[in-house]
Amino acid sequence: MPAITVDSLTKSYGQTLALSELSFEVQEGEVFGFLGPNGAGKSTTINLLLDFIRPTAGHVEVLGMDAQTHSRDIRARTGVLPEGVEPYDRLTAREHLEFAIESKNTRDDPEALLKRVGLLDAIDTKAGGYSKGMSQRLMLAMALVGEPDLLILDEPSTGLDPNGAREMRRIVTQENERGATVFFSSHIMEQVEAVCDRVGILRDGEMVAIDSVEGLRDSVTDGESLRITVDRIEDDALHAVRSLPDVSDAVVEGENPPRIVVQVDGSKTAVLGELEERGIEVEDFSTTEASLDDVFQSYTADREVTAR
Ligand SMILES: Nc1ncnc2c1ncn2[C@@H]1O[C@H](COP(=O)(O)OP(=O)(O)OP(=O)(O)O)[C@@H](O)[C@H]1O
Repeated sequence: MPAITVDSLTKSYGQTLALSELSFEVQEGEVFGFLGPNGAGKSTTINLLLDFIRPTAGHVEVLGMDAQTHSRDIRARTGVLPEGVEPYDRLTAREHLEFAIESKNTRDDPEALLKRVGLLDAIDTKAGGYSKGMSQRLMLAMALVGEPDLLILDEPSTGLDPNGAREMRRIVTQENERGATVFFSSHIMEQVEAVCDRVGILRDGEMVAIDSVEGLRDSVTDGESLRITVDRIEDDALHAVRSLPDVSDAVVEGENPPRIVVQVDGSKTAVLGELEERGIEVEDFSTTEASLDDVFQSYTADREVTAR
């Protein structure tokens, strides 16, 4: 049974179309990464799953129940780490946990939960003095209360240093091994690589790709990515490179120094030749297997790049 079914979901905020006929499913037991750049519609989708907002059109089911008519039952079985929600300044971590445990009517031990997220030292400290990372750890501990069937984590790595992000991923894996379905959003591809069974990439309110990490990589390129440092970048040259027969994509990666990343399945010399013919100097180049960032970029980057 799917843990989440989103069917032709549309959400407008006045003139802004945040989601446009979005459809996808997340299966029970999956770790699903929901990726997209800022403003793509990730938080809007999560808010619709939890019935915090209502859709303009379309239908959502969570854990086999209608998101609107059964929101209480859904929330009782779901652990949520919302984006941008701060803890209460005057309450300690223990008090936050006690509140969550009482709301969910469970018998969890606040100390055990805070130990899991690495916040045991601050158990009796008021949250007003917490760093961003500490707040995020506390919110994660609250989401874990009651061994939820579904975890919905909105940008869970926000404010965490690389160690903290790694610990968060470890907890996601542990929860999944316990049997929980995990749905988490991120705008950072590498956050999802290690833990996700499947990834959906959202852009401007539409799902532009949905597949395993490997499948996404393959869809972007059968070959390699060629990173070329040049003396300058011109739109015409970029378009010409994209039009080459073995090239599936070419995007600008940096401006200082100017760098182009080309997905190429075949002759790399044709790419370099095309640039040089246009008087663009190739200062350096290297080849690598497509990184996940390349994959993400190719699905989300604006193709109309302004030349300098
Ligand atoms: N309450 C609101 N009123 C008006 N527009 C909104 C509202 N909430 C979101 N939007 C708009 O809807 C679109 C999608 O926003 P959303 O917050 O869902 O994106 P996101 O992918 O979660 O982005 P981020 O990574 O920045 O959180 C954006 O254009 C945003 O400006």
